Amino acid sequence: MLDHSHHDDQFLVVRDAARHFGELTAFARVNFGVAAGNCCAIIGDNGAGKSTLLQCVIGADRLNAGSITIDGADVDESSPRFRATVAAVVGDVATFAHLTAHEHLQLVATAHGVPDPYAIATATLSDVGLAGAADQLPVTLSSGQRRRLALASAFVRPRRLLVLDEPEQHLDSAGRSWLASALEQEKRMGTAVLLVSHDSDLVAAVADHVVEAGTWH
Ligand SMILES: Nc1ncnc2c1ncn2[C@@H]1O[C@H](COP(=O)(O)OP(=O)(O)OP(=O)(O)O)[C@@H](O)[C@H]1O
Repeated sequence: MLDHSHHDDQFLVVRDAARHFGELTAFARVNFGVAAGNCCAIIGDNGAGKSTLLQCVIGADRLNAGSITIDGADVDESSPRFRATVAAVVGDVATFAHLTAHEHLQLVATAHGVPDPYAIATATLSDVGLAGAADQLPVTLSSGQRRRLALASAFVRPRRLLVLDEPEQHLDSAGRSWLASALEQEKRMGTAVLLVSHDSDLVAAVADHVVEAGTWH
């Protein structure tokens, strides 16, 4: 595995990270970094520990050894600074049954203190190809449309690190092209992107470096 962690300019730094579940090692001796404006893709087999690592990066799980720092600070999901820095789409994103797609995005934008939540919700729905579904409730969306809404919820937040677990899931080919261009745009804005993906086209299109999960054990 390439080791990028020795650079001082890394926004996200993972050092000697390990996570065990009893006898099972999800990953160990993981070292890498992601600089602002760069995308790191983690690839590897099912069960190789990729999602578990992302959970540790976003503070939903904890390492048994090693460290993860974001902009020089330890992971702390309860700190306002962390909330304003890290936007993640991992696993199934929870939705409120009674809120429309547009209202969901307004809610997220409002929660993060974004100016003009109504306007950013409208613009982002259009960006993700959901303008026509703005007034629909989550239950009436297709799985691909739900995935687009989940991604949109990350794009209405302030963020300097974007963490995505298999964002290509459920997307059609137009959706995957949109995703690749959206991630390119994120990089241009200076966001560091950490991506787990099984889509080699997406990885080839957007990743500046690739971490191979299979080499962790
Ligand atoms: N909470 C947990 N308790 C026990 N074992 C767990 C837990 N979470 C994950 N594991 C185990 O850790 C290993 C890594 O799982 P993980 O979901 O991180 O893999 P992955 O690389 O994301 O796989 P996939 O490509 O299928 O999404 C698996 O063997 C899994 O069973």
